[in-house]
Formats: sequence, C-alpha cells, structure tokens
Amino acid sequence: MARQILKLNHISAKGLDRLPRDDYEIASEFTHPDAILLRSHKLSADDIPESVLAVARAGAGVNNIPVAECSSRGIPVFNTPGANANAVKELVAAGLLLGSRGIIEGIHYVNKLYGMTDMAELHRTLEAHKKEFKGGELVGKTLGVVGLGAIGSLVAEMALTLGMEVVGFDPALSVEAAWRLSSQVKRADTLSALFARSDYISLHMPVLDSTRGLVNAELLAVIKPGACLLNFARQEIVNEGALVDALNAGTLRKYIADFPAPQLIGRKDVILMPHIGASTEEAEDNCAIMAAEQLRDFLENGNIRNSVNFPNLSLERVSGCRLSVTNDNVPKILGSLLSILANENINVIDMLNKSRDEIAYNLIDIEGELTESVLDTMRALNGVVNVRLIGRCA
Ligand SMILES: NC(=O)c1ccc[n+]([C@@H]2O[C@H](COP(=O)([O-])OP(=O)(O)OC[C@H]3O[C@@H](n4cnc5c(N)ncnc54)[C@H](O)[C@@H]3O)[C@@H](O)[C@H]2O)c1
Ligand SMILES: O=C(O)CC[C@@H](O)C(=O)O
Repeated sequence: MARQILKLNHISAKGLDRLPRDDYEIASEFTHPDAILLRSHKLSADDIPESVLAVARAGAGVNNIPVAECSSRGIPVFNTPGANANAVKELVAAGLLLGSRGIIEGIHYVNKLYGMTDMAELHRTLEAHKKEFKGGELVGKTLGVVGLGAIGSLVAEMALTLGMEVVGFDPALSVEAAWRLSSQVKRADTLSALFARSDYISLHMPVLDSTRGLVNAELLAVIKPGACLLNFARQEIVNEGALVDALNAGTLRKYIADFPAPQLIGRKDVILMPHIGASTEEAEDNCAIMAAEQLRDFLENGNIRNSVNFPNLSLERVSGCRLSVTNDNVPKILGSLLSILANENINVIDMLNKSRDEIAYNLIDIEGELTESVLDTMRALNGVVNVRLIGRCA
C-alpha cells in the first residue's frame, strides 16, 4: 500500500519527485498520513494525527513545529541544514546595500516623476535632488555576524569579499562550522561587544528559549550610534518595543528584516521583506530534495539524517526485515527487547543503537518469523515509545 505524505506548503516538484508516485501519495489532506512535509506552516501538536511517523521541514528553522511533543511521541523531526543558506546570504548582501545607500528612496523618487516628458527638465530635477539619496560605502565598515552556522559563515565570507571587517559571535559554534570560517573573522567575546563595535549587525541564529527577545533594550543601548540591524533569522529574536525605541531615539539608524510586523510597516527607517530569504528556485529545490530524501530513507529504512530531535543513525540493509524502536534513554530497555527476540528464536543479524538527550533509537535487522503479538509485547515494555516493523520477515 502506498504511503501517504501530508504536504502543508508548496514544495518544489523536484523534491516531490524523490517520492515515487507508485509508493507515495502526496496531498494536502489525509486523515491517517504516514508523515508530514512542510515549510513555514505553523503546526500544533493537535494537528499531528496518531498515524504520523515523521515530520520533515524543507528549510532550516523548526520553530513552527512542536518539536518537544514530537519527541515525546517518538516522532523524528527533520530539517535541511544549509540547503537554503546561499539564498539567504544573497538577500543579506542586498540588505547591506539597501542599508548603506538611498536605493529604495531613490527608486521611489524617480517613479514619482512619471509623466515628466521634458528630458532636460527631468535631468535638471534628478541632478538637483540626488544629494538626498547619498549613502556610505561598505568597504572598511564592520559587520557583526551573530550565529556562525550555515548562513552566518557564508554572510561573513561575503562581507569579507566586499572589503568589510567581520566580527562574529556564536557561543555554540560547532567544530564543523569553525573549520568553515575564515581566519579573518574576528571573535567577539560577548554579544554586547559585537553590538558596540559593528556598523552593521546581521542575526543568523535559530529562535530558541535562549534567543527569544535576545536583542533587547539593554543590548540596543550599547549599539554603535548609527548602526544598522539586519534580521533574516526570526522576528521573535528582536524585542519589538525596544527596537522601536532605538529607532525613535536614532541610535539605530535602520532595521532591515524578513519579518514584517504591524508597527514597523511604513516607517522610513525600516525595510521589510515578506519572508523571502529562502525563496529562490535553487533553495526551494535543494530544501525539498533534501527533505524528501531524508523522509523516504526514514520511512523505508528507519535511517535518520538531519533530525533536530533524534540521533543521526544509518544502517545498511542486510536483511529484508528491520525493527525500528524508539525508547526512553534509560538502562535495560535494549536488553529486554533483545530477550524478547531471543525467546522467540529470532536471530539479530545487525543492529545500531544511539541516543540523544531523552531519546534512544535502535535499528535491529532480524531473521525469523515475527508475529504481531511479539511486536505488541515489545511495545508494552516500560519505556518503549514505539516499535515499527519495516519490510517483511521470512
Ligand atoms: N529568512 C529566511 O527565509 C530564513 C531562511 C533560512 C534560515 N532562517 C533562519 O536562520 C536561522 C539560522 O539558519 P542556519 O541555516 O544558519 O542554521 P545553523 O544551525 O547552521 O546555524 C545557527 C547558528 O546559530 C548559533 N547560535 C545558537 N544560539 C546562539 C546565540 N545565542 N547567539 C549566537 N549564535 C547562536 C548556533 O551555534 C549555530 O552555529 C534558522 O534557524 C532560521 O530561523 C531564515
Ligand atoms: O520555507 C520558507 O520559505 C522559509 C524557510 C526559512 O525560514 C527557514 O527557516 O529555512
């Protein structure tokens, strides 16, 4: 029977093609879907039917998904790290230019001259007014990059090629991300130090309990006067009241963001875009392909790549019959599971077990006849969250 994928946003056809139609039905409504595929759709725990085995986000941020509830139900949540990083980097480059020159105001001014037919008069008018749109150059200015992961590291690299000084802050920088980073990126010891010395500040961290409202009045009070803040990460990271106060006071010269909010729309010192950081054909394809492939590998093999709540785990198939078991990360459960199999004369050919935080996940390749009642005995074990049989046993 075909697996059913509940698709809650537009997902690129190139990604959907990775889920062959003979084996997968994809639609925006199903009562008992096997998995959910989405982008920015706000998913609540109540929207996730009992039948769901996995949730895949074609994108980086997972703040629209109830990850903790998924974990407690044994549902892995996947994302696509890095797949849209270049798209965001390019929009940040545009943001820096829009923040440094009177580009938007200049274009707006020229459009208002529609209907002026005399070329000489048009020329005189433009030359008289162009001083109103003067800006500054980026070269030699300092960009502070907050969060040096997939996007932040590309933004830092891009700014260096524009001749900017780059200072970075990331308290949880992974070793892999550190290797990617140019040695020309200077390290700020604190966020305040970065805010105090940067002409431009670009935010690239996820929204977490620790980052929600992190850009607050205290931080904006130490900002270098005349600085420009770019937010292509998430709205929730910036405290809106404090932001408006800093703009009104003139300490913050400009706010450029991908997340419009009612009290920011229409302000001359704010440039807002409709969450288009990842809206390029290339990024949409990359994210969709990655999300679909990860989802398929999980549904068909139980393998886990790029989950935000489960351990990464991949086991080559050596038999047609595989158990995928999620349990609480406490002692003795794996032993009990293996005893149940041994009592049934079922041979374990290969297995992998990994844990992450509260969750332990196992793939067990077996040989022998496995009945539904044996599966139920495993499911009834204290601490076992779910047991799935993948493939057919001999
Ligand atoms: N505008 C858009 O369309 C768009 C597109 C993609 C991603 N995003 C947002 O950008 C975020 C980052 O994406 P990414 O792909 O670079 O993710 P990533 O996981 O590769 O990098 C995030 C980095 O932030 C760091 N970090 C965590 N807490 C921090 C803190 N308190 N201060 C500074 N750094 C901190 C992490 O250590 C990590 O290195 C996503 O979570 C998402 O919210 C927006
Ligand atoms: O899907 C999108 O359009 C935006 C995705 C972006 O916000 C992300 O977190 O990757």
